[in-house]
Amino acid sequence: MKQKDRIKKLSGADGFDSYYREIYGERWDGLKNALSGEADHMEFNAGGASPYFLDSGSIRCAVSLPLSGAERILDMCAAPGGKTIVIASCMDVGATLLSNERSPERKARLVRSCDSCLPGDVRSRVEICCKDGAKMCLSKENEGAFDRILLDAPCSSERHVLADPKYLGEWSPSRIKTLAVAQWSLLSSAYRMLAPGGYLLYSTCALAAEENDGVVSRLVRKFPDARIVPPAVSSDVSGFCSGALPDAEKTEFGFHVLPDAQGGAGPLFFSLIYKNEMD
Ligand SMILES: C[S@@+](CC[C@H](N)C(=O)[O-])C[C@H]1O[C@@H](n2cnc3c(N)ncnc32)[C@H](O)[C@@H]1O
Repeated sequence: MKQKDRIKKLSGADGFDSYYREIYGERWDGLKNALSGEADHMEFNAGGASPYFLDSGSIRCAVSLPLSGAERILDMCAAPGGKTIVIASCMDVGATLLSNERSPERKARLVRSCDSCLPGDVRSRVEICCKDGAKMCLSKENEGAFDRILLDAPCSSERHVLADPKYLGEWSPSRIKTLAVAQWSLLSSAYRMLAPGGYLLYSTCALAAEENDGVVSRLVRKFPDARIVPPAVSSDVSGFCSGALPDAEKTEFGFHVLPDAQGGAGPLFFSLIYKNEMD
């Protein structure tokens, strides 16, 4: 069969199903069921006027960025703001956070989230900007400027695809390839902005390995000073939310919270990358 026909055959709801069944095998039916069910939303109370509700897998991911000792933190794709709120709540008193979002409409939402959920003393240390993250590394002043970076990249978000018949009907594996290219531009830009001795957390809510391990493996091949390190739960969030955070399964380069095994939490992939200091 010609490549074009094979891709066409793989498109839409049937294509989506066979694509992920090939990756997850017998696990797929349970995983698909869990993705179509309730997410595990947690209330995160940062001490502002309103709490923020987010997937417990997102909290698990954000607390995997080691914040102790960090001074300049970047959240590169930050709207609507869940992980920014977790990071801002956990960062050291002397630290500042730059939260970036490319879309002006979504940036406005990010501003509203921070204004309503963060207490004033924390909010004053969060700056919000509206730039293309893939191009941020081109500014001289950003080169090696951040000692911690979260890149929560735009991704396939299969939970949302499954929830919307229009998206499901339009699904095609070429979308994964297009997203992986965009994710690579963002990740390589993030790495250039990371200071030696700094940590970069790459995350997505995608199931497809091409958008997860695939993008991280490319980074490790391209930059010899990049090292994958096991992410610990680095911040105690028990003062902000109640309930246990979900566990994550090991993948080749990171960890994956999967909803069939974690009471609906996730999907959330994350990988922690350390930039070696120069000799
Ligand atoms: C997965 S969402 C981020 C969710 C957010 N971290 C949170 O926890 O609430 C990805 C975001 O990246 C934004 N985005 C997409 N391409 C971007 C780019 N090139 N530069 C900056 N932001 C981008 C999207 O508009 C979207 O808001």
